[in-house]
Order: sequence, then C-alpha cells, then structure tokens
Amino acid sequence: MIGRLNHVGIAVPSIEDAKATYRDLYGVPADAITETKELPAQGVKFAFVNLANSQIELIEPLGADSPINNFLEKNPKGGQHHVCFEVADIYAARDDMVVRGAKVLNEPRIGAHGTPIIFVHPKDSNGVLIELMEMPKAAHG
Ligand SMILES: CC[C@@H](C(=O)O)C(=O)SCCNC(=O)CCNC(=O)[C@H](O)C(C)(C)COP(=O)(O)OP(=O)(O)OC[C@H]1O[C@@H](n2cnc3c(N)ncnc32)[C@H](O)[C@@H]1OP(=O)(O)O
Ligand SMILES: [Co+2]
Repeated sequence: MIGRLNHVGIAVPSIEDAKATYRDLYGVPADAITETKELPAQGVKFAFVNLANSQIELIEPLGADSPINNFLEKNPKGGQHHVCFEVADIYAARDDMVVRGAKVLNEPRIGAHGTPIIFVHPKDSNGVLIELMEMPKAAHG
C-alpha cells in the first residue's frame, strides 16, 4: 500500500518565476524555498517549496529529451504534472504494480530526494501521473 503524500509535481516554463509566485502571492518565506538544482538523468531542473505537511516540487525541462517537454507544449503556462507517494521498498512496489496490470514507465532510478523512484502511467490512475518514491530505511524506524 502507498504511504504518505510526499510531493505534488508542478511543471513550469521557469522555476524562478514560479518561486516568485509562491513567495509573493502565497507568502511562503524565501528560506522555505530551496535552490534550483539540475538532475540530468531525469531531464529536469527542480526546486522544492517546503510546506508544513508536504512539498511542492517545481520542475522545468532540462534538455531536448526532457520527459516534460510534451506536457509543457500542451500546457505552456505550466500545470499540475504528478503526485508522489512514499513506499517502503521501490522494487516491491514496482513488482506489485506490474502484477496488478499497471504500466510502470521506468526502472527504479535516483530522484531529487536521493532515493529511487518509479512512475506509473496516468492511464492507470484516473489521468494522474503517479510517482512512487522509496523512503530512506531510517524513516520507517
Ligand atoms: C525531480 C525529479 C523527480 C523526482 O524526484 O520527483 C521527478 O519528479 S521527474 C518528473 C518528470 N519525469 C517524468 O515525468 C517521468 C515519467 N514520465 C513519462 O514517462 C512521460 O512524461 C509520460 C507520462 C509517459 C508522457 O510521455 P509523453 O511523451 O509526454 O507522452 P504524450 O504527450 O504522448 O502523452 C501520452 C498521454 O498521457 C497524457 N499525459 C502526459 N503527461 C501527463 C501527465 N503528467 N499527467 C496526466 N496525463 C499526462 C497525455 O495527455 C496523453 O494523453 P492522451 O492524449 O489522452 O493519449
Ligand atoms: Co517528483
């Protein structure tokens, strides 16, 4: 079973502009917004807006093969891109998804939190792209 909501991914044409929205429109303190980093293996730049109970993950394309290029072509001002749930074991979660007939889009690979992630196709989840993220073992006690 999936665990806690970890983050909501928002694809944007400019992370720096999106940071300003959360800071200036929604009053998020500047020190709750992380610096922007690049993750070439995932084809994105990212930054987090840290909230009391979760995170907003801002993602911007990095490179011509970015998996979010098509999404931004269809949604040029940006939009809600994915929802990420925590799991205890990414390989067990991947196998569960396959057994249950879902389309897993990638082999586990390291994501922005430094732990392995997979994505499940939106057609299997009511039109929502789902990210599953393994939590560090210590987080489970
Ligand atoms: C920061 C790193 C990391 C983390 O640690 O958190 C990340 O979050 S990285 C986030 C970006 N990475 C990914 O999204 C990887 C997985 N995604 C994919 O493999 C592809 O994006 C995709 C989901 C397979 C879509 O591929 P694409 O080439 O864009 O295909 P189409 O444009 O043809 O779309 C097919 C179909 O799916 C619908 N779609 C596409 N993206 C989404 C979405 N984000 N949410 C909901 N639906 C989506 C699209 O509209 C098409 O629908 P139909 O037209 O009805 O066929
Ligand atoms: Co994500």
